[in-house]
Amino acid sequence: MRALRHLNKYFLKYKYRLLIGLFITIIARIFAVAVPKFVGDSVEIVEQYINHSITDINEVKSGLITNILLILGSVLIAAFFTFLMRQTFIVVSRFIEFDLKNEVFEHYQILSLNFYKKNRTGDLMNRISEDVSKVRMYVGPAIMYSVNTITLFVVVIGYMITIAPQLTLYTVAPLPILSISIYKLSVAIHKRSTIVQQYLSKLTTFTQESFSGISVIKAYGIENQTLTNFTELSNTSKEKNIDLVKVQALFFPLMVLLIGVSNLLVIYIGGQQYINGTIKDLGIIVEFIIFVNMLTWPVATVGWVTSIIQQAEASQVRINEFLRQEPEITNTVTTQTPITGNIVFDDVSFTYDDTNITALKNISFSINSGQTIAIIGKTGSGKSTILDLLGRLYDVSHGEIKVDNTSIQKLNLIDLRSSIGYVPQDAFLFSDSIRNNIKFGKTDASDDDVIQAAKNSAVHKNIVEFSKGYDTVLGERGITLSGGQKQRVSIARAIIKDPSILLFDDCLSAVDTETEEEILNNLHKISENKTTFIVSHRVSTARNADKIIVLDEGKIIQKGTHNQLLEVDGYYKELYLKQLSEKEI
Ligand SMILES: Nc1ncnc2c1ncn2[C@@H]1O[C@H](COP(=O)(O)OP(=O)(O)OP(=O)(O)O)[C@@H](O)[C@H]1O
Repeated sequence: MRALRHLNKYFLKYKYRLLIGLFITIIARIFAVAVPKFVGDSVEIVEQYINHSITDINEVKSGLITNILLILGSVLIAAFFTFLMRQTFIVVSRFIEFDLKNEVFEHYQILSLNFYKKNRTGDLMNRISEDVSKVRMYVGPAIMYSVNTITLFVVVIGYMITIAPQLTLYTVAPLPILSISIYKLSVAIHKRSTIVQQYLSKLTTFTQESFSGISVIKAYGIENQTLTNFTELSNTSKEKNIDLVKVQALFFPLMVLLIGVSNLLVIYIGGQQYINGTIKDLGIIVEFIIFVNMLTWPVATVGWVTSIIQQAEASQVRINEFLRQEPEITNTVTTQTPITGNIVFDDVSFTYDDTNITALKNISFSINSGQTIAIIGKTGSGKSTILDLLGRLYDVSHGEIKVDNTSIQKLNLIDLRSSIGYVPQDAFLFSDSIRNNIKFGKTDASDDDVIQAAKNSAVHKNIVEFSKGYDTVLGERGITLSGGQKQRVSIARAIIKDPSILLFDDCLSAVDTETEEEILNNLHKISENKTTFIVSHRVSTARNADKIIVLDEGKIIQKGTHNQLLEVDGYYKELYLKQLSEKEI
């Protein structure tokens, strides 16, 4: 129960609603308990008429009608309060589920990239959906049924003891057996349903991958193999489902059996006690039969609730494990630190702690606001890592990065990141309209701003050709943009932000050289007072930069302007000549 203490703050938040729920439950149970009493009274009246204690049939009739009306009234009131009971407890559980999901999501967002590399996306999603749902079962149904059971027990058993203590003892004796059996059954059901759930996830992942990769499957003609794999998986899933159904099928028969045993005990012991005079009237036996049936479900819920609490505890442990993770990169500066964009890398080295790859080794260079720096190098030479360090997605392992003469760690992280416009290597677009995808960079941008940004990134003409223009929806249910179009929408998103630092990570690789030139010309104008980093494999992208650095295996092997680098033999000149000859071909 220790992990579930995390939820106490939410119980405190909704304490008044919960107290009202408690009060309502007590009222609902009191009225529900009144029903057997009125039924018992009715039987007593009939019994008295048979014994000739009452001789007037009209007195019997009016007694019965009064009881029927009382039963009807009690049932209606109990039903109404039961409805209110669900409305309070279940609604509070939905509020707490909402709060907890938001808390987890908010925490996920502040965690560093390393966290996302160490944990699988499926796991992150499960904790925010599956696990939170299990915890909700504790804050909602489990608490509601517990309050219900306790109230019913106190009221019903208290009343039963006052009218027939010995019979009460015999009647309630089988109930703990019911409770324990249901608990054992719930645990078994939970175990098997977890396995079923795992197979369901496997099936979902398999089908999702098959559909996403349908073009590869068709191109390689492996439809039959894919079908065989699917059939195998779904067959095992079916078997696990049958295992689960077998245990579930025991639930109700077990309840009916134990209720039956209790009923038999009431009739047998109650009958004997009536015969030997311990019980004065038959109405008591009828009352007890109804009470036993009333108590069965709450008793069964004790076992069920215990299993719910155990599952919720396990889920909350998993949730807490993530909630207690501290972000590796935090904002320690609360004052504002406006950024102009003079950047210095001073002997920077960086090692990825998961792979132990030293991606950067003793990197030093500087760049002033308004200037453009191009980073060129073979694949895996550390180009993207430089950009990631600048956005403080990771902290340097050695050396220092200074922005406007201040160490990057001493800058307000929010100011730093909001002064950066980043275009990643793999353009990521959301399943939303093109307009919203561009406005993601600046949510309050006007339509004119969006169009201007799209024009500058040379994608406007493509967008207006779509029938819905800027309202065209992208993603699964919408249009699929070409690689080059995606890159340009992603560039528009960075430009519209009007940041002081622009980071372009090989984002012109999928556009033809003509469009590349158009974009670079536009960027030249836009980035007059900005610091621009352009990562590229192409000399054509880098040639006009104020500075070019060439990386190889994490080290700077060449530095200079285009003309300076052409004067010396080396990687840059070789690349230039190679790309020049490719162009001529
Ligand atoms: N997130 C990461 N976790 C662990 N290692 C990484 C990570 N990203 C990159 N690396 C490793 O660091 C090295 C440098 O990678 P980086 O992405 O910076 O190179 P790059 O020059 O941008 O390559 P490319 O031109 O292919 O994009 C590579 O060896 C890579 O495997």
